[in-house]
Amino acid sequence: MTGPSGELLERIGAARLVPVVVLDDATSAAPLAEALVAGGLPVAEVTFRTTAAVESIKTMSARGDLLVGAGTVLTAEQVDAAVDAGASYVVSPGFDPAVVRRCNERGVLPLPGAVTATEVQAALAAGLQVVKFFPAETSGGAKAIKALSAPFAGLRFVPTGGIGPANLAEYTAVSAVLAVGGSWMVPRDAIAAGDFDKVSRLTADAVSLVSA
Ligand SMILES: O=C[C@H](O)COP(=O)(O)O
Ligand SMILES: CC(=O)C(=O)O
Repeated sequence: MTGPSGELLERIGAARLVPVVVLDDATSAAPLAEALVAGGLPVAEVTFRTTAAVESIKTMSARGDLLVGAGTVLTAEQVDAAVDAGASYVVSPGFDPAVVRRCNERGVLPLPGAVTATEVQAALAAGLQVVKFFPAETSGGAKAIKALSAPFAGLRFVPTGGIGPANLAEYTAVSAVLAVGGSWMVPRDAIAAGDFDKVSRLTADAVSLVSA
């Protein structure tokens, strides 16, 4: 994939990790961004699971040194809200052609969920080369990604869901895995409690695991 999306995928691939963020208060966005940068991982998927998402994306993307995307995007309207706030990629739990179409219209990278061959073929038909493999652990994990990568040779996956330090290497060992997403680096309760030192530690630990 060439152009902005191709460059974006290269940056996500270079990071190897995508922190999946749930923010209950947009005032946490600035210190969270600092904590991620301090931990060596200037990447964040800010989920549309709370009303703080749009303001948080605005704050984090305004820095200019983070790769900020929106997560849990379920509608074309949410794509617009995410892109208007500064998101450069849009992640969804599943595959919705309307969401992918709107991402293409707005010029941002869609990263929809796909865990079956049928969903993967739908994503390929929509012109995608990378999908989010969600929920990863309960959908067969690294073995399932290996199996899917056989017939879909060029496709890359971003597994997310049930992944942490204990099983991260299972996924990063799979050549078709571009990066791994997860919330373990950015625990919702630690963010809400303002414990951003913990976020920096968890992020740095995760970076060391994928850099080893
Ligand atoms: O992508 C969003 C998932 O809910 C993250 O799953 P996790 O909390 O198991 O990392
Ligand atoms: C689960 C997921 O991919 C999301 O919330 O975007």
